[in-house]
Amino acid sequence: MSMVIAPSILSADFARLGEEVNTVLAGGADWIHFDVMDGHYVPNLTIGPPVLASLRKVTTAPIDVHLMVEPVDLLVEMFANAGANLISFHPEASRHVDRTVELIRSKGCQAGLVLNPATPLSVLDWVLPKLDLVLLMTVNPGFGGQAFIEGMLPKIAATRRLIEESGRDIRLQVDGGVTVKNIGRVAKAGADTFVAGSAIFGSSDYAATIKAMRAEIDAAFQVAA
Ligand SMILES: O=C(CO)[C@H](O)[C@H](O)COP(=O)(O)O
Repeated sequence: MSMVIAPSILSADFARLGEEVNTVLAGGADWIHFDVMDGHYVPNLTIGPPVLASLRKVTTAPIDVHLMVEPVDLLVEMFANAGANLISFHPEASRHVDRTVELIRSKGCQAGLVLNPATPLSVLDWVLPKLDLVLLMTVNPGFGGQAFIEGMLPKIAATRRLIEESGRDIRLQVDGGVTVKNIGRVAKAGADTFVAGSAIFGSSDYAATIKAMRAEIDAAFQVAA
């Protein structure tokens, strides 16, 4: 599976959002990660469907929407209509996880389930085969710029094993505290899709940071001569 880098616009300059998005895409990003926070499921507020609709006018790149909202279903249709390619949600925020997955798919989007650091992998039981992506949070959701929780590396590896056992084409995305320094270990543990906010938008050269991230991923898989 290809390695995907998805800058989180949470750390972008919102006053110049279209420009920021096009700069990271020109710099080698594959997807745009769109963090939606409601001030209820998480203690922070961000952006909604009209912002996504505006971004959709400036790019055809895949936009993956991470819903940190409760309840979930009302917003799925709005984000699908606004141009989302993939919509992920937290199982704690939906009373009917399977129904929400079906709803996302019925709107023509790919579906992802998000696990907080303390959420057990058992929430994937019975629903994993219907998913296009599992998103493992490596920080507690709500804010950018937090430190990667090292204890999540075995969880990434365990999730990779579950995906392999399922025999399905499911992406394993990791989000929270991903940097040039740790992305190799995150990849080696089993991730194939990397969200990075502050590490990219907080750097002086987005393209150079993305390039350095790809080099670290490649290096992690090099066999020592
Ligand atoms: O979902 C998120 C927070 O809830 C962000 O996507 C995530 O934290 C990325 O930011 P950073 O790379 O700065 O940690």
